[in-house]
Amino acid sequence: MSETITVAEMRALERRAIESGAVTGQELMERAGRGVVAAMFTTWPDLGDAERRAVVLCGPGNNGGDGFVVARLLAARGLKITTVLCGDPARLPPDARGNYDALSTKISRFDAARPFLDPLPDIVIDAVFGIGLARPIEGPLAALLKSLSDTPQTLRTVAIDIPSGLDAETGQILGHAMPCDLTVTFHQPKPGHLIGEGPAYCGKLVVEDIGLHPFNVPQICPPEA
Ligand SMILES: NC(=O)C1=CN([C@@H]2O[C@H](COP(=O)(O)OP(=O)(O)OC[C@H]3O[C@@H](n4cnc5c(N)ncnc54)[C@H](O)[C@@H]3O)[C@@H](O)[C@H]2O)[C@@H](O)CC1
Ligand SMILES: [K+]
Repeated sequence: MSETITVAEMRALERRAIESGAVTGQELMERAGRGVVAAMFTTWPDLGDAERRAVVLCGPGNNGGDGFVVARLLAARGLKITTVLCGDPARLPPDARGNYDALSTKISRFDAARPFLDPLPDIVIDAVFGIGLARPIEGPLAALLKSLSDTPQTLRTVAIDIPSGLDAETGQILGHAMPCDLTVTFHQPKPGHLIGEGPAYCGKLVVEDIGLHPFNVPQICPPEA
């Protein structure tokens, strides 16, 4: 497993790549979504069988944006998709908003009634929070993650970038998190994938390359003024 990269280093790397003009945030998000879908089909080749149903839970940030990309790509491969936005569309960051708008299928708004889990789908994709988790998850979202943690083993669970509620630096759970069968992260693992509760909650960890390696140059600190 390649060495880890901190959240701050990952954000700086993405920023360098985007500022170089070589890639846009939108393209990085598309590559992330493609990587998640590829890892899902490698893990479960039967996903392409008829009548597979997936629920994609999308949060208010760019992790949710990855979720919209995954929802679109899975629908194109014949899965029956229910996409749920746990947040306000008007507050989505630009890259995520672009993919929200591009998603032709209906997007449900999250409410505690959770009609989308009855009947239980074949797979749930957790795109609620990624490396932007800033505080313990509380309220209806925590209740949702908890109820998903109590579902029968038959339900397949996938985390985009990191299981929501797992701190990407410390591997501690902030509030609640859903243990996942598969976690697909980007470029390099974050420390929280490998320490604390990380291994137990991530399940099988796949690291997808989204084309950032050329920008992974150590930053020479400017000489002390
Ligand atoms: N261009 C990019 O920046 C890329 C970002 N990517 C994805 O973007 C993610 C990072 O996106 P963001 O920085 O938007 O962060 P997140 O999408 O992880 O979440 C940030 C949002 O969640 C809210 N939030 C944080 N903790 C909360 C809590 N406990 N309760 C309620 N709301 C909470 C924040 O206010 C913010 O609106 C990555 O994990 C990855 O999945 C990838 O698509 C790669 C490219
Ligand atoms: K997530």
